[in-house]
Amino acid sequence: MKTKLDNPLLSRYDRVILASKSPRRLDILRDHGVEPIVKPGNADESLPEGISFTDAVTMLSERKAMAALELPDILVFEGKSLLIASDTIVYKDIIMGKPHDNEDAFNMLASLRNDTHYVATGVTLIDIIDGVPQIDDICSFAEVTEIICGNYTDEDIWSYIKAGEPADKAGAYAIQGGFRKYIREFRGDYENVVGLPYNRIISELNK
Ligand SMILES: Cc1cn([C@H]2C[C@H](O)[C@@H](COP(=O)(O)OP(=O)(O)OP(=O)(O)O)O2)c(=O)[nH]c1=O
Repeated sequence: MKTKLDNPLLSRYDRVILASKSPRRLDILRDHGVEPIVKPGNADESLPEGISFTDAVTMLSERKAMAALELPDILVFEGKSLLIASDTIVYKDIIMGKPHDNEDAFNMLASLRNDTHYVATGVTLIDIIDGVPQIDDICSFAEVTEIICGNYTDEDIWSYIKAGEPADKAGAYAIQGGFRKYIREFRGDYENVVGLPYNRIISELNK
């Protein structure tokens, strides 16, 4: 029988706080046996001109973590908590977040066709001990997965958009959903594409 001690997060922390409203991130933690408390903050997601895609996701994950620390009651806890915040973007020539509308989604998906692009997820981890965030000990990183898309027609794109999946996904697609059939190959961590590189989080905590 598996116990709390077998889980690298639950053996170290009394609670895990997920600073995200993404159901995918929650599912990934649950798949690994972690039931976090969910506390999304309200972070500014604008980016400075010319920033690299890896710096962008790292910066946004830090902002999301800091915004969550502002939430009422988040620090009211005796024991050790781990706060996890993250941000995912798609990069091919430009940084692609979530599409603003259907036309934006179409342009993103058309630009990814038959070519290689990158998905980066930035993660910020903050220990909170007896209500005190260990700000001098923050861990932030970006994990990158390479994706090679196959061919698809404009009609394929429109029917995918009409099915409703692109709206809340970076790059306007979900590898875990209907877009999987258009992905020829990926190199790197799959969960990173879905929004949370769990294995990298564990290896960073082990350092
Ligand atoms: C590329 C890709 C992204 N995504 C999702 C993961 C993220 O939820 C979303 C990118 O948006 P984010 O801004 O990273 O996150 P979010 O707004 O969903 O949640 P929060 O800011 O509260 O943490 O795209 C997939 O689900 N599948 C994919 O294949």
